[in-house]
Amino acid sequence: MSLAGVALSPVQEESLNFPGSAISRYGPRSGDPILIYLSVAGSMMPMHITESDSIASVKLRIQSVQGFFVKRQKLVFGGRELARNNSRVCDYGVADGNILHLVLRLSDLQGIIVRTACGKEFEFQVERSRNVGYVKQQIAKKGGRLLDLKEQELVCDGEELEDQQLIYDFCRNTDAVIHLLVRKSAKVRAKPVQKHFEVLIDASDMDEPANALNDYPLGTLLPGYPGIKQQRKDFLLEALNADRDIKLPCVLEELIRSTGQGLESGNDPIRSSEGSGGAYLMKDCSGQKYISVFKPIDEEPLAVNNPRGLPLSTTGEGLKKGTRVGEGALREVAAFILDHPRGGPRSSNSAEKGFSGVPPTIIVKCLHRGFNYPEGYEYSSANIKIGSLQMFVKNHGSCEDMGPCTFPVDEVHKISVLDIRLANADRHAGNILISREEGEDGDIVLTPIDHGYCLPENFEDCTFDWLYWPQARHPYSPETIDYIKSLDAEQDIQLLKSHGWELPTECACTLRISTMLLKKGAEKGLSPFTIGRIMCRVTLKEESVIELIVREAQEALLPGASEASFLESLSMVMDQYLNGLSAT
Ligand SMILES: Nc1ncnc2c1ncn2[C@@H]1O[C@H](COP(=O)(O)OP(=O)(O)OP(=O)(O)O)[C@@H](O)[C@H]1O
Repeated sequence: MSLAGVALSPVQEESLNFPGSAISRYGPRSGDPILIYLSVAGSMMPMHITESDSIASVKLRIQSVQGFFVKRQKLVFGGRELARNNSRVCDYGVADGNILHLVLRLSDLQGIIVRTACGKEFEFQVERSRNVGYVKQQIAKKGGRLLDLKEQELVCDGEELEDQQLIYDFCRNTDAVIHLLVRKSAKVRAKPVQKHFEVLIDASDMDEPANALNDYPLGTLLPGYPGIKQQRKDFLLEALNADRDIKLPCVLEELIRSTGQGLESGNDPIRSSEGSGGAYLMKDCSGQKYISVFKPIDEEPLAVNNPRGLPLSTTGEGLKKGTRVGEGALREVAAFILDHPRGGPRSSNSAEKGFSGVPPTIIVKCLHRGFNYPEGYEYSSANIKIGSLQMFVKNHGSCEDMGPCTFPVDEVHKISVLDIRLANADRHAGNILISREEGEDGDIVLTPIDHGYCLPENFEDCTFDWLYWPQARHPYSPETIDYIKSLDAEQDIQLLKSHGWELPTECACTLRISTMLLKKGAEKGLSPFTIGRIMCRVTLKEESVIELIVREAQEALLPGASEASFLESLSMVMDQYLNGLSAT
């Protein structure tokens, strides 16, 4: 029986509560049993494992005991994410008595199925931070005049749901789906069906026009209805551009303006329940639409005001090797700046869509009581937060929620180009959003987000989830190869400098090396899989091919050799390695 199998069995789990018994009952397990503690949402849970258990098996055990799905777990120890599922806990230095931090990435979206009495079904995704009133509006919208807001009375688990109640409050299971069975009367009953809910709604008179006020979610400023919500000025939001003479591209100016209007209208930021740092969803002035995402640097993982309970970094290093706590916003913006459109780098006042589709991103200063202030909030300059503000992309979830087979090849390829080039250390499927072009039946569009761990100082933590998707085995198209040919690392370094970020030497070196690898690989007709694999370690301890190539190039140099000599040496060693590979 595999360790994973052992982990999933409740009987065996029981035995694990008594040190030593797991070994005697189930035969020898390599590695000594150890007792670790899981810190999650302020509580501490003891857990017996062996030091040679894989990260995957520990996560499976957490799933079986605590019910948190594996894909929603993020484990952190010693300031590092235990990201490699096939590595052993001891590879990460976890030992008896250690505390592991468990961050749960709950989905912001909840699937809801509405079923009418005549069997008609509507399906939609709703943000879990929305309230019941909003769900009713969605039902009314989908059902046209069939379902009037006033007639909808929702009851769940025997209790009537108030309009103000949040989806979170009555739907705690992240993967649960709410079924609404609609009937023609005002009475509604609901009963749990396994992990789903079945809600019966009886609605009588269907022909009443919708109540105008109910067309707006709670908390919306309604210009025509004074007194519902007062306008406020107790917030601040402005661009933090290095050079005030440079005019911001219109799209970024508009992003800041509309986000500011949303705050001014009293629509507070909503903290995303996904992600390991503070990420706030910002609404427009109607309160109906998310418009941007603000990620303050002091709320990054391991930063001083992290809202997910992660400890402070002791060394200043971020969750991924070769990154620094507090530099996430710079990296987010760098990814947008370097995501050149097909025609080459944007002019300073353009925000044309980039080849890989990184949403427009800018660094801003923002002050609002809705952010995380563990010491308490007051409206003062000391509480101003700096962070990245990124355009919100309407989506149907992330690539984590869906198998990769339906993703168009070019969509996967555009992400691979970005990740290889920027040596992204955090490309998990949850960081790629899925949308559809023009309506429900349009082509799938993938949008890369969360670039706070790109351009690291070294390649140690590079991981690309797309590596094992079938599209990664296809060679790049001639158009993509042309785009790759146009890339120029030196130009990119200068471009970032002109935007105020002088890349640290090591990060600039990473960009030069990875750009060189991408260009050479594409020229040789290699697939994203073959190129990407060169950059990723197979196990935690075993160096990746690119790390070996870099070392060999360095060893061939005389002490004190210049950067140019290093790049020359690197180019030769890389060629030697790539010549040994067959195309794709
Ligand atoms: N541009 C965007 N458009 C739409 N939703 C977004 C955007 N950026 C972030 N989000 C949402 O916010 C969530 C948290 O953001 P993000 O993943 O960037 O945070 P994080 O703390 O850096 O996460 P991670 O733990 O993956 O490193 C995402 O999972 C996504 O649901």
